[in-house]
Amino acid sequence: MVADTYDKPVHIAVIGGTGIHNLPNFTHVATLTPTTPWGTPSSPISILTHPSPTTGLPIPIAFLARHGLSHQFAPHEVPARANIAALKSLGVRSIIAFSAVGSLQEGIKPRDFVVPDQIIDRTKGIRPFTFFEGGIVGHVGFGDPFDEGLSAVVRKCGHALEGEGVVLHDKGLLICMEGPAFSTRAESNLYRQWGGSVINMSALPEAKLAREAEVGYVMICMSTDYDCWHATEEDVSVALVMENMAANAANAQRFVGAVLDALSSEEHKDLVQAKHLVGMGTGGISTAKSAWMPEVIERMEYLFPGQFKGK
Ligand SMILES: CSC[C@H]1O[C@H](OP(=O)(O)O)[C@H](O)[C@@H]1O
Ligand SMILES: Nc1ncnc2[nH]cnc12
Repeated sequence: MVADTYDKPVHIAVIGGTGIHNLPNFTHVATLTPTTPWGTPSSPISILTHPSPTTGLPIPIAFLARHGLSHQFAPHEVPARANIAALKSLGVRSIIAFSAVGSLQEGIKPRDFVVPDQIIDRTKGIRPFTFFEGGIVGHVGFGDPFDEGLSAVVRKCGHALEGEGVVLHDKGLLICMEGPAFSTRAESNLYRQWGGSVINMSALPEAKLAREAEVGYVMICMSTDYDCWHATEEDVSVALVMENMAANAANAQRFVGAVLDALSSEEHKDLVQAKHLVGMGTGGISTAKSAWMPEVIERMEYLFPGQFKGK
């Protein structure tokens, strides 16, 4: 019987993208449906457990399907603020996000994995993209958009699976475009000139919102196609994305599982709890306390418990 509440904090979350709708080797203990000041998340949040590699005790993981359980949210419709806020409210401090991406480089072959270290925002400003608005102004640093500590753990796990079917590129420039139509050939070639490695439609505003909420965020990208720039390879299509995703799903699941195992060890406790990000979001708030309206306090308190009410 799966519960509808879970009373312990959950520090790690996986946001599953196209083709990753669950983590089959984990024990499903609860399904939660939180509501946030920014609405409801794109899917119920599953709490899954797996044994800690160091203590053997069950470690909980939160799993959220980015596009919904039936893939009903287009990239520009994903309620990213509700997703990040809901995860944070459960105690989540580290997010492992998964994404199907197009490759912009010959050397990044379909089914290869990439852990990007940089991103260029090509969304068009139509997605709600910040928690800091409507009476509260805040600016966070985003020079390194992906959490370096989490990325190091992910890279190590990926390399450990090399030879077992996983090919991993340690770094990459991710272009996050506005969809839902794929790029034109001219755009694809422009992104290649910019030095782009891979392209998706989902990393933003997700990564920015995680930073504002003081949550560590890393993205594991799996290449599914060569977008539309390649002279001899097939142009991207949903069928091609799904075909490569399905063909490599077992590797993707093993990769994510290995990362969760590694992050569940005592060694990574501080990293997972994002101690290094404490104050990153709240420290960038420029609005005077005397001007905080009650509804602003309510919203901020949801995101940063104990830091706004009565302060
Ligand atoms: C189905 S192809 C385009 C779609 O795939 C990627 O989704 P996700 O990042 O959630 O894996 C890409 O970003 C687009 O949303
Ligand atoms: N070529 C592509 N462009 C944007 N998002 C993608 N997701 C998978 N392939 C993609």
